[in-house]
Amino acid sequence: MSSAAEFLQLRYIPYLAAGYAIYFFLYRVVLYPRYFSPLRKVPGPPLGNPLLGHYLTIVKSESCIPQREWTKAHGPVVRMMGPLGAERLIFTSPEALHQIMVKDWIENPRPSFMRDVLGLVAGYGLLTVTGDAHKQLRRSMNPAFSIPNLMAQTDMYYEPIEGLVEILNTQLKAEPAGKVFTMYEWMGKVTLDIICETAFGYKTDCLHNPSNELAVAFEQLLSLQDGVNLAKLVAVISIPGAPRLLTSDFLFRHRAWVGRLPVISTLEHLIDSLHRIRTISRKMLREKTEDLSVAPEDMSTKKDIMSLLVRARKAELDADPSVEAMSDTAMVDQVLTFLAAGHETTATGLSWTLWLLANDQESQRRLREEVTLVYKANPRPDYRTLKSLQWLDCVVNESLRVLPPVPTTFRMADKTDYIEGVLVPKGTVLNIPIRVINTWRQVWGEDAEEFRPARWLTGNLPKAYNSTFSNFSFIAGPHGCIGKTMAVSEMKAVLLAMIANFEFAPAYRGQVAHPATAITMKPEDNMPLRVTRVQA
Ligand code: HEM
Repeated sequence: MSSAAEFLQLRYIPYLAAGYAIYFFLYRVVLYPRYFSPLRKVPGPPLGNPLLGHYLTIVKSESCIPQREWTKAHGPVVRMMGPLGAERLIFTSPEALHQIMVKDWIENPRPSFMRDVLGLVAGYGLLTVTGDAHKQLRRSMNPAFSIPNLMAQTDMYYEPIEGLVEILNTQLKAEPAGKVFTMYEWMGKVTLDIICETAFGYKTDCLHNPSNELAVAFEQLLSLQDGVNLAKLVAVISIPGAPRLLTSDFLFRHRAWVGRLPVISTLEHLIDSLHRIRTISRKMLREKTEDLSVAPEDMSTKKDIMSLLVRARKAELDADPSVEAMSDTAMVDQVLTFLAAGHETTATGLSWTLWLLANDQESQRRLREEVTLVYKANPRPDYRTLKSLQWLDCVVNESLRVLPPVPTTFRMADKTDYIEGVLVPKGTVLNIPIRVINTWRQVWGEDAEEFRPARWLTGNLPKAYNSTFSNFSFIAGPHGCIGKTMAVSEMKAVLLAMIANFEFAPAYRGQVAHPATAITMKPEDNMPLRVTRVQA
């Protein structure tokens, strides 16, 4: 080809690019969703801003409130719009949830933006793999979450819990009228101490040592959690290679540059905290592996998740040295997943439970009556005792129902298929709004959004209640939360000690809840509550 012809072709590139941009905007963004999409007849709110759809409404509102309004107005399947004409479907009925999350879970994996965000902050582990790789990984993790192992772990909760009781008691000694504590911070510290011990067998004691490296790194990471930062992060990691770059040593060394960039300067703190968390996790893994080589009999008494994984890997290699066992990096990722997935969720659940009890003094009084006798007999009740307390169970179920720590999740249709009578094209993002599902009026009645623990008492559950799909806080199916039983048991152990020792009330008149719109629905104001000592 002559150089003149080449020149002519190059000249057209900007025109072609501009033509494609105009086509894309006019057809994909404006015309397609309005006139051609097979989803155009699915009910939903007006399409909104063509560039951003309902994106801004969602990130700027309290988590799941727009979705709740839309499903109230349009029914259990709703079409909404993402940015640039991307259609999304909201599904809420048990039939649809069964198909998406249980029956066809492999055809409806987590979308890549969600896997990238979770992989970045919580490690490339159970939260990011799917299909056969997930089945295999989950099989190797299940023993760590078996009931016998959880029973053996329960005692590990109590040192941090007793530390917290002691700290609050000390600070309240000279305060007969009580004092305001930001309870989310304290719940974050106690659950971090507990998960570090149960996941790594590592004592952080960040309750007494607020400058603990891991605690500081997590605090920094969690302070970045809000809808706007999440939206920026999703945009950045959609650039190919960005997720790996963000955890690289190179970017860590040059993070100050990132801090100087407009709009995404907060990434500097993200890179910093992720690097610190990974470094500490690697150190803990190294110590575990050395432990294993020197004291095998001691290791068999260790019940933390990492010891179990290290032992399982060694057994696998001993049986067949040619086997491809999990690498150290993969192992760190697995444990990082438990640390991230198990710490903040439980802290958020506990904070909202205290908030709900602070606003329902009768339920709080009844809970105190139930737990005080148990606590006085033994301040370290075992797994079975925690499970047997009826009102405590009602309170935890109801709190997780009305204010679920993970308020929403997503899947992506990997093949074109009918879901609840709607032909869903391959590539459509499916939104599963957990908070909306949990407060569905057709199941829970007119007071569905209110905290009423008594609805969980035997015989009180509504006729339409479905034990798998009506309270969806831990979702269901092969990706259902592996830590569900552990989280519930841990929440009960913390609440029992809190309610037996302290009374909780709102911090000030007219206080309202501020649930954040992020991966977890943490209280944006860190949940100030007035705490007083229970009179003996
Ligand atoms: C109240 C506390 C908790 C809540 C509300 C919660 C909620 C959830 C939800 C909704 C999912 C599904 C996410 C999705 O696929 O979209 C999930 C998955 C997961 N959770 Fe939890 N979680 C809690 C505590 C824990 C704890 C304590 C651990 C571990 C120590 C844990 C570990 C995990 C893991 C590893 C997954 C991924 C499971 C898989 O895909 O196989 N979670 N959790």
